[in-house]
Amino acid sequence: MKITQAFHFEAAHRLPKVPEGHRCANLHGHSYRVELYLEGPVDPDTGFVIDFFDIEAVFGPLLHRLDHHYLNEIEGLENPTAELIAVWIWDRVKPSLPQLVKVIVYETPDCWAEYEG
Ligand SMILES: Nc1nc2c(c(=O)[nH]1)N=C([C@H](O)[C@H](O)COP(=O)(O)OP(=O)(O)OP(=O)(O)O)CN2
Ligand SMILES: [Zn+2]
Repeated sequence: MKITQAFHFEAAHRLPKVPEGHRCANLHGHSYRVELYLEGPVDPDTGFVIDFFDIEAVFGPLLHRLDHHYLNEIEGLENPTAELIAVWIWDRVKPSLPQLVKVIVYETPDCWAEYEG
């Protein structure tokens, strides 16, 4: 069984490694959406793969570090592309939620990065 939980955060960033003249080198912000995909058997007692509240308990502190922050100042996010934010989230969630199979980070509704470890 597959389950997904989505989260949102607002954050500022700039991309330090883009070529000269690229507009994303300038400080700007996004309304990010994060989707955490988990997969596993349904527990016959609870009916859950895992309680959504338990996912929230793991991701909540990370969300708190991201929301309304300047991403470039967060350790490990010095180059905060959607791809590297997805890896950053994966590395911090997977140890606590081994059922995690995919992280998607949407920078905008039209642009996103998917990471499966
Ligand atoms: N592969 C990637 N390419 C780009 C990334 C990224 O994370 N991975 N990021 C950016 C910038 O963050 C840029 O801000 C994204 O710009 P854009 O998609 O144009 O979003 P806007 O909010 O500026 O949308 P507009 O409606 O076009 O103004 C660039 N590339
Ligand atoms: Zn951006």
